[in-house]
Amino acid sequence: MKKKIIVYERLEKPVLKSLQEKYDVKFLKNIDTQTNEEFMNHLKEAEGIIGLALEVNKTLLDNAPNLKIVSNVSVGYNNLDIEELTKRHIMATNTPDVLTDTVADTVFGILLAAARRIPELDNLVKSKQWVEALGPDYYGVDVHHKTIGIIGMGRIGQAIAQRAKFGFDMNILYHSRTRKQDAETKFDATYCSLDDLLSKSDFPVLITPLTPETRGLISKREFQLMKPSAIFINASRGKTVVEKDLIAALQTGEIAAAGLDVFEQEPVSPNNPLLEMKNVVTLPHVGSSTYETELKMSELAARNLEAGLNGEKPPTMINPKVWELLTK
Ligand SMILES: NC(=O)C1=CN([C@@H]2O[C@H](COP(=O)(O)OP(=O)(O)OC[C@H]3O[C@@H](n4cnc5c(N)ncnc54)[C@H](O)[C@@H]3O)[C@@H](O)[C@H]2O)C=CC1
Ligand SMILES: O=C(O)C(=O)CO
Repeated sequence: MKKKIIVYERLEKPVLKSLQEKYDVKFLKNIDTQTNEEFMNHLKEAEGIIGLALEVNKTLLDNAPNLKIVSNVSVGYNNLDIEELTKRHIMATNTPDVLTDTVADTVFGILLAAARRIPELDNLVKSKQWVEALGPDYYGVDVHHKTIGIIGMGRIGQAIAQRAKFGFDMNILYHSRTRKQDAETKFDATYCSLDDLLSKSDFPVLITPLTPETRGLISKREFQLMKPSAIFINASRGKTVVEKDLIAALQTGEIAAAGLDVFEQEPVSPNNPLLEMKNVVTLPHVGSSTYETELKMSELAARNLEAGLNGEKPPTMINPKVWELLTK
């Protein structure tokens, strides 16, 4: 008999098809996982779950007695209760590395768009206001040779630093949990406190995971520390920022502009004041969304899932301790 698995929301088609050939797959999207009966029924028998941003908590796990592995199709795993999964000897995996360069490209995309006011100018040209768009009212600011401040100098943070250094000859400040000597040497990056970074950067860029420590990391006080000319970029998770404080900082001119790929609530509420601001560039959480990278993420997530179900060690485990416990 084929093993039962749940595919939740996004998985690239060829990968889904290949899993459907080998497993008894229930594919679900746009459902309320707290109440959906079909989901609950499949959960009881499922040995694996693969998908994007499914909230895997104690309640869900109480209803999933046969679960062996949860394979996230993302590198961020703030949607998973890792402690609870580990306690129950359930493997958890994510998709690091394969998306790093793409997300760094996206960060530079929104940074350049905000600094050079690309969406605003695009709108003017398309609404036949070419002449009005010329002149100082619509000048942007330079990116090259300015100071970028990277908060979270991990895989993606370093790919951003590489672009900043070798593409734009920028001065690089960074703040992270630990110092990264490698990055300091390679990119001429300078480690500093979060406060120093915020007060000295032209472009503070947030790219940490969402954890209890980073939840609300950037709020009123932090915006007050930023330069009035600062363009703030967030590609981490919406909840690393207190969004009402970001809105206030933009409204009062405490900072100049923002580029946002992530929001406190996703999809973003149509009433969110950020959507009305010309100095805010928005994306619908598509940092890694290119054909090439989404496919690589799906493939890696499927490799993780299949390894776990076949009793092999998944390549990119979040909780390797479970593997040790299972093979002891
Ligand atoms: N917008 C999007 O589509 C995407 C967003 N992401 C977000 O980016 C995050 C980072 O991904 P990677 O670079 O691959 O992870 P990583 O684990 O390689 O790097 C994270 C870095 O953040 C640092 N960090 C953690 N807590 C911190 C704190 N309290 N203060 C300062 N620094 C702290 C860590 O030391 C580490 O250097 C993901 O967890 C995810 O939330 C990732 C991919 C796509
Ligand atoms: O990988 C992640 O963490 C994302 O946000 C989506 O790619």
